Amino acid sequence: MADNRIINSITLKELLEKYPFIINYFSNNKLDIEGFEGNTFEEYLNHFSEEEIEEWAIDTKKLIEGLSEYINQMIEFLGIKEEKSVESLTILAGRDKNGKKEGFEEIKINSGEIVSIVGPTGSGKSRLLADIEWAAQNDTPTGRTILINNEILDKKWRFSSNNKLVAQLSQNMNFVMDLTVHEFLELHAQSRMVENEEEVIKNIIEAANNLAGEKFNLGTPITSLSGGQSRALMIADTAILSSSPIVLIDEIENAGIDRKKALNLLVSSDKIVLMATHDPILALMADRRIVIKNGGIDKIIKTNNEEKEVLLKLEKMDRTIQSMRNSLRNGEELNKSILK
Ligand SMILES: Nc1ncnc2c1ncn2[C@@H]1O[C@H](COP(=O)(O)OP(=O)(O)OP(=O)(O)O)[C@@H](O)[C@H]1O
Repeated sequence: MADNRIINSITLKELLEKYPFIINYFSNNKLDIEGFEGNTFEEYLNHFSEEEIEEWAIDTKKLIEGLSEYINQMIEFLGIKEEKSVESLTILAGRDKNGKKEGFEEIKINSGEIVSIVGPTGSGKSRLLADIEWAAQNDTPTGRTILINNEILDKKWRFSSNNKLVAQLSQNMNFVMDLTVHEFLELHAQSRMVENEEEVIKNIIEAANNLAGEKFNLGTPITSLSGGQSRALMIADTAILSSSPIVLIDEIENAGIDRKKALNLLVSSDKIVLMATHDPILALMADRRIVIKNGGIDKIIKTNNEEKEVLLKLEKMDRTIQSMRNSLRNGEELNKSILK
């Protein structure tokens, strides 16, 4: 429920995105907030001069309380269910491919945490992501159970397509639709009922182009995007448009996009991110990594300080490789000086 704390801590723009109906409250109270979208409601109210406050009998405290009450009443009236917030995700142990119990009791992942999943090809990394996506309840081949906020997810949540708890970026992206990038994003924005559609679409394309090598534009047909470009578009789309609190990523390394930027974009909000990867940089960028062996979770390792130092070195090496890649792409010849 909206209380004064929320109202005072987020900007008017965010508030309007969350509760579009409050525009009526502003007009009923003759408050013109234009130009103050980046401020909080309190900041907006405080901008009035003493004369204005007197002339229009502005009572800041009353207006803030009034807004809070208005939001709560409207939520009740409209029957809106506020998005369930996810504070934690817990994996309860199942079995490996031989039916042996996994080497842990439970793993708890809190919001804002990034966890990588490592293990040989075919060991069961994608299976673990699928268990989470499906919110397994001892009903998948691994026998694992997934808890959200320490509880088993009720059926309503589990099988409802609107209440998307999980956003999945999968290995295969088959676009069969005959749409331009703009049409695709527009459809998606409409299905999420965002208010400022064009602005959101512009932000997504900008973020996607920031990740991909060769720029594309809104008029480009989805089907003519390269693998890396469509991956970049999906990542930007998930980060900006999806409100899912849990993001599952299956391999972003092969797409030729800037992995670090992609990850930063995805974790900028308070999401839980799990990513299966064979890439040492991505594996070490996580706070913890789950090691999978023969279908079971073998252990969980916390990324230690020495590894964080290794990561810095690896990133430097990666930049060298990246610049070689760019030179080769641009038809240049390499020389040994780049290795120094
Ligand atoms: N605990 C388990 N019990 C039974 N089958 C399992 C278990 N874990 C994984 N599998 C099965 O093993 C197969 C390979 O697993 P998966 O595709 O998850 O591997 P992966 O680690 O993602 O491989 P890659 O690195 O090649 O993407 C799948 O068919 C999966 O369903």
